[in-house]
Amino acid sequence: MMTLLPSPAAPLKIGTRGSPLALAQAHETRDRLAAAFDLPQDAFEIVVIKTTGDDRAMIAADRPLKEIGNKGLFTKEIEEQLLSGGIDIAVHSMKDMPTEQPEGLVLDCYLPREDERDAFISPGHAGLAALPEGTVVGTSSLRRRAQLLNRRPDLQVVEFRGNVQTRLKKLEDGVAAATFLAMAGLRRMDMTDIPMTAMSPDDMLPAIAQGAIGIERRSDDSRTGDMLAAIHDTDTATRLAAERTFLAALDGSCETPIAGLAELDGDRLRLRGEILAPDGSASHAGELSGPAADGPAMGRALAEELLARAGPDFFAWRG
Ligand SMILES: NCc1[nH]cc(CCC(=O)O)c1CC(=O)O
Repeated sequence: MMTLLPSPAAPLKIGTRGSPLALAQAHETRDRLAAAFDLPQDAFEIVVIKTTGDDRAMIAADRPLKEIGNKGLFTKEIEEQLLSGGIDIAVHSMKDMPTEQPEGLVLDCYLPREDERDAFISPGHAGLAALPEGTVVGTSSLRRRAQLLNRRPDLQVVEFRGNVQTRLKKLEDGVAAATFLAMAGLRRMDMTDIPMTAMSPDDMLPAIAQGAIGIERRSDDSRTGDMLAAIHDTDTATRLAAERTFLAALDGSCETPIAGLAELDGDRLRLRGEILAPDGSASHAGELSGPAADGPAMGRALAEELLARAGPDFFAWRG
C-alpha cells in the first residue's frame, strides 16, 4: 500500500488553471490529500495549464463568453492533459463544469462546499436595494444579469469579465458602481475584507454547484480514485446530485440563466430552482423537499415543473 502513494520522486500531478482562485483551489486539494495521507507537500506537483478561455488575446474583453462558444472553453486543455497522462487529477469549480464528462474521465470527488451565496460588492452602496435608479452594475454572468434585471429593471448591466482581481480593479476604476462575485471565491482567496454583503438565496439564488470544488481523474486510475475517496465530502455530493440533475434536465449550461440550490437538514433535502429569460422579463421559480436520497428525482421533477410553467417558447432564444 505505502509504495502506491505519491512521493517527491514520483509526485501526484495536480492540473489547474493559473488564476489566483484556481491556484487556491489546487492548493486546498493538495493540502487535504497531504493531510489525509501524511505526505509532504512535494509529494504533489501543481501543473498550471493555459486554456483557450484564458487566452485573452483570442477573446475581446467586452464580448460575452456565450457568443464565443463557451463549451469546454476552460476545461478542454486540462482534460486533454488528464487523458494523455500529463496530469493525474484536475481541480475544477463545479459550477463551470458540464453535467457530463468526456469518455475515460470521472468527476465524482467533491471537497466540502464553501459558502454557496453570491456577494454584492460595491465601494459606495450598502446593498442591491440601496442602488439609485439607473445605476451601472457589472457582471459577466447571464444568470446574475437576468436575476438583477428581473428584480430591478431600472438598472444598467454592463459586461464585466476577467478574474476576480480584474473585476475588482474595474470597480475601483468606476466602470461600474457594483458587481457580484461568489462568496466562495472571495473566502478561498482570503479577500473578505473588501466592501461586500452576502446575498440571501431568497433574493438571488446562486448558480448550480456554486462554491463546490470537484476533482476529475481518469476512470481507469484506481490508485488515484482510492486516494480521492479519502477527501470526498458526501453531503456536498448529495446536494450536487440534486442540483446537477435539475440542470441536466433543463439541458442547461453554465451560460444559461438557471439558478438552483439544494440544502440538507439531516436526511431531508430542500431543492430550490429558477429559470429566467436572459433580459429578466420573465422568471419561474419553485422548490421541492424530500428525503435526501431522492435528490436526483427531485431535480428532474422540479425541472419538469418549471419547464411546464414556462411553456415551450421560453427557451426559443437558445436557437
Ligand atoms: N465562472 C467563474 C467562476 N467559477 C467559480 C467561481 C467562484 C467559486 C465558486 O463558485 O466555486 C467563479 C467566479 C465568481 O462567480 O465569482
